[in-house]
Amino acid sequence: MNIATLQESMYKLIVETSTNLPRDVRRAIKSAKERENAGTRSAMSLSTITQNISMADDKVSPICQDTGLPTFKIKTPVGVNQLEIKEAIKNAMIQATNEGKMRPNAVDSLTGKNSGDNLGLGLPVMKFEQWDNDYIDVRLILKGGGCENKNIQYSLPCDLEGLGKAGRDLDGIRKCILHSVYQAQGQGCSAGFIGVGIGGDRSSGYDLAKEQLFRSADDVNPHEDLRKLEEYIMETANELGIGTMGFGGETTLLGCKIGVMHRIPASFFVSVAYNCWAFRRLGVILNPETGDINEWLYQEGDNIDFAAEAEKELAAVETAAAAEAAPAPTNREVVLTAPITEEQIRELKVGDVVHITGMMYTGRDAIHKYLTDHDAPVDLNGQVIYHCGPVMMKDEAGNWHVKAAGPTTSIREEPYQGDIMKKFGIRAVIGKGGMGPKTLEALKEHGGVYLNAIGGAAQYYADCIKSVEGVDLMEFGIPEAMWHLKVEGFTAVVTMDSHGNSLHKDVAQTSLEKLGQFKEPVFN
Ligand SMILES: O=C(O)C[C@H](O)C(=O)O
Ligand code: SF4
Repeated sequence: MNIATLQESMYKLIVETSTNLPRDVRRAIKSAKERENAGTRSAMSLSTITQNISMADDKVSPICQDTGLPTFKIKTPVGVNQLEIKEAIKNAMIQATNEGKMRPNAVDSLTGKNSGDNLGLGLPVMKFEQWDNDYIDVRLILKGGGCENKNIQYSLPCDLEGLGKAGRDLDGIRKCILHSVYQAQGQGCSAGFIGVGIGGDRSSGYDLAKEQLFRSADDVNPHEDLRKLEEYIMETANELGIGTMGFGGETTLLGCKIGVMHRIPASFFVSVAYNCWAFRRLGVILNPETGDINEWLYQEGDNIDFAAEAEKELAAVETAAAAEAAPAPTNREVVLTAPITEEQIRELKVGDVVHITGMMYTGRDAIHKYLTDHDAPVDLNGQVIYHCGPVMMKDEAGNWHVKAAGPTTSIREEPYQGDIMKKFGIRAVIGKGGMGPKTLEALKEHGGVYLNAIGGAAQYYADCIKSVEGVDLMEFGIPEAMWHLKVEGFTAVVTMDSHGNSLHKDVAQTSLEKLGQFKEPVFN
């Protein structure tokens, strides 16, 4: 095989997967968008998401800043040198990272050091298999951390919140799968896709679940019971009302694929792999002689160009507006510039749309831990913290540029957030998925607000960042450093206010009530 050609093919696969959402995923998002009622938070979030997908297309930049844990599945004919393929993938990964198509995402689990090039112990994951065909099949999934953290494994029998007893049968399995969607809420950037593995042991069960994510979103399960179950889950999960980003809405689940394997008598696992809407997985067929790409996979059906769709929508809205008066905006819109006063914060209520102009500072896991027992590198009084680990590139003059910068899951900072806000006088935090009771209490006491940005909309937010004014704590690595960002019109929704209101708390409660409606047996 020609090593240079092979490497180029792997580079193309990585870049395409990170920047160009597959056709089947686009179609699922489009139909979700059509189901939402105009003007709702979910509909607006889906518009941001589709705009983001188009921007990633145009700029050939990461759809989401979390380019995930790269997992390659490779099938080769007998006689192909797998070591060469490994080497080509590693080199292609370094190149894609250097060019800002991948975020440096490989972190030493013991020291916390980021390797900087996406290589590390066990990374990228590469799983080889031999087969009878005379071509090479390489598939790649870039599954981000926020949705990975929402994977869940059930051991039957068990008792499930809202659903009661789940036994060792098809109906017990049904309950586990429904529960898995409920427990993810908006934190894994809903609406999501789930891959389910029934049976196996703890590790093969999860492998089977992840394997389902390689199925095309609109295939039909050949196993009749599983086909029915997939169909039932799609209908029922979408009645939970969790909606895009957990804002409430008609679509909570975009796809459900279920696989089964045997188990041993004592174990009965149901494993669920949750994938966010930014479902990045592609594949190629390679010529084993040359290493060239012969064919791209997942290319069936229409390809949705969301930019063209947006133009059509705009034209329709303009015609409608001409025919009848345009509907009045339902949400209050507020412009904020840091430093923000307590008085300004106290005026904000859940549902308000906030546009931020001026400075904000990124801070995620490492920074929050650091700030508990250190001084802040900058004066954070009245400032805005953004839970974000961006993709950054340095130009030849030494200036940093933002390549992708959406929010990360905020709940991880729950143990620290309230104390840090009070200690430094921070007035607003921006993230996604919401935070818990400790933060809600601190917002009330101190006069703070939680703003929800749209998870995965990394290009959309990168566009609002006008300059990088500085960076601190680079020793934590690019995603974890504190970046000083100057923004213009950075839009987010108040989902937790200083009066004790939390949209996340409300949606969790109403979705639990709805989950309870599916308690009665369906499949026995
Ligand atoms: O690491 C990130 O930037 C985001 C992560 O995928 C998340 O969803 O929290
Ligand atoms: S931020 Fe959201 S869209 Fe991006 S990888 Fe995490 S879960 Fe997926």
